[in-house]
Amino acid sequence: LGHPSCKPQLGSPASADNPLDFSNVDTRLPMLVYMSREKRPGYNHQKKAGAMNVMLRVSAMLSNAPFVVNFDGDHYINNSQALRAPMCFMLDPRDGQNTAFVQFPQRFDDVDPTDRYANHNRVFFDGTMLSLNGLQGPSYLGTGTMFRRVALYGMEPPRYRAENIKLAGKVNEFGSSTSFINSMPDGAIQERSITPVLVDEALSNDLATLMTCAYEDGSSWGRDVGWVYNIATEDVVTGFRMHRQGWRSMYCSMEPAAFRGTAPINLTERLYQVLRWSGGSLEMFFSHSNALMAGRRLHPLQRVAYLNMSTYPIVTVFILAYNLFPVLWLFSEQFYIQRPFGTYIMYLVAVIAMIHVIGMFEVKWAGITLLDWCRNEQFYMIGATGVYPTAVLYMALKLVTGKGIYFRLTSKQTDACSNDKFADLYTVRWVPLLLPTIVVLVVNVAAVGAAIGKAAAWGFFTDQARHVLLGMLFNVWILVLLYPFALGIMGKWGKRPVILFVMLVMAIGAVGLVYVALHAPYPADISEVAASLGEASLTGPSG
Ligand SMILES: O=c1ccn([C@@H]2O[C@H](COP(=O)(O)OP(=O)(O)O[C@H]3O[C@H](CO)[C@@H](O)[C@H](O)[C@H]3O)[C@@H](O)[C@H]2O)c(=O)[nH]1
Ligand SMILES: [Mn+2]
Repeated sequence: LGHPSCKPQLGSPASADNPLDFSNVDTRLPMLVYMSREKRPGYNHQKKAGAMNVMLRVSAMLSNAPFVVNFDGDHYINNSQALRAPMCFMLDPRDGQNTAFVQFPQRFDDVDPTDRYANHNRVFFDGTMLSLNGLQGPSYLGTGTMFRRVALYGMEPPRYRAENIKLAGKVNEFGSSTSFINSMPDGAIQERSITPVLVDEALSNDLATLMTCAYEDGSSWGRDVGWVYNIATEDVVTGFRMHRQGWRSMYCSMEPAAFRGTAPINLTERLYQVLRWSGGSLEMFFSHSNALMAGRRLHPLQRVAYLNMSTYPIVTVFILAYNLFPVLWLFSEQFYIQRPFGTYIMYLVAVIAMIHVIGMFEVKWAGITLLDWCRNEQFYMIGATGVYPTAVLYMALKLVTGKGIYFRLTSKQTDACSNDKFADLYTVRWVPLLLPTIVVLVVNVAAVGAAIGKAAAWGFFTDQARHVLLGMLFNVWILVLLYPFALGIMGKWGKRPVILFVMLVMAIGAVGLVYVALHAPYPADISEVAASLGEASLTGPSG
């Protein structure tokens, strides 16, 4: 291809067939460069982070634009203003200079209408990320992001930078290409006009060198420079490095959405995606990117936010225990509600109500629907029962054996092979990851059956029966939260939720009957049972 001239090429004026006037518009295509970086056995290609770092270096030799937009291979630009809007934040005279990146929310196409697996993640994007704007800004989410180039180079924000960028002694940090290092000061000047470069042999050679695996040997790429390596979620840590240096970021949301992409609507794929994120979060906690080790430039509450982002899978071990708790009272005559029942329930209801009232306000402020919020609650419980404990297990293994986690790419919807747009939603791929949640489902269905059986055995209007049935509410609540999961593992049958309800009623009835058959006390024993119940040390749920 011949190189385009630097002279603008104006389009044709409006005519009968073409009502648009292009006589004042430069119609040359912007420069488009396709790259294939070197991959070599013995070198970890570092997936997306490796690809981004090569692009960062190569683009420095081509346009060296001070701002860089990044979006995933499965995302696209959906709004022609998407590149202009973040510039308002970058060039803002108030704190634009210190803004390292502008993050858009992720929006998705072809998610099923009721968003069964919370793919839209609206609470996270429109609630959590937006609210971080009040601190140091949202975390970097991997796609739909505009960066300031020098922030990616690991430079300090102007607020903390004594003078202009010093390059002496930086050779080891950035690799050996002098042309790349010489390009760096220009990459910081945001008013610079960009002229197309002439790709001659010398430049081609430079570019080829910058794309090799060996280029990064002994440099800081992948740690203090560029996207961060050796972690399943390079995005959060890369953003974290900037925040800890004192940069801020900005959340930017627009209608129609600036960027859109695809999301996995298959249950197994979705769980694997969440496994990668939660595994990556834990890896972050046990790495040099631990938020506790960041310096004073990290806002105190931002530090708390990052700590939460990197430890949440650990917390859910307790939730799993809570969900399995009914096992205790399936096999023993213990209640699992603390007595005095009334006072305990009162505190519990008050605390839960407060959490949910706050949730409602946040949902309202964020402008999202109640359904988004319900899906968020449900998917949290689904993740908490199977995925997060698995992530914790992986992390423990990694700490002991030193072997990293292998994470697969999120596989994309395969709508082409079916008339049904949401075919993926009804495909079940059985994997061990589904097991813990299935066990929780079974235990809680059985607990509901046993509760009804116990109540029936004692007579429905006794005090004991009342306690047992109230205790059952906890099991029912877990079942409500796991409802999307139950539909998911039913595959095609999940298209008719009625079947699930019939099966549920049958299972509960069966357990109830079995309980009554096995445990129905003889009339003479009733007083004895009641007495022992009165003494039983009563246990409470821990969740
Ligand atoms: O070897 C690889 C693997 C991935 N990619 C890119 O990385 C993107 C993200 O991978 P994907 O499988 O789509 O994962 P998702 O779970 O959809 O991605 C989310 O989570 C990732 C972190 O786990 C972030 O990097 C992404 O930006 C974010 O959208 C892909 O679209 C590709 O563009 C590469 O360039 N090379
Ligand atoms: Mn993706």
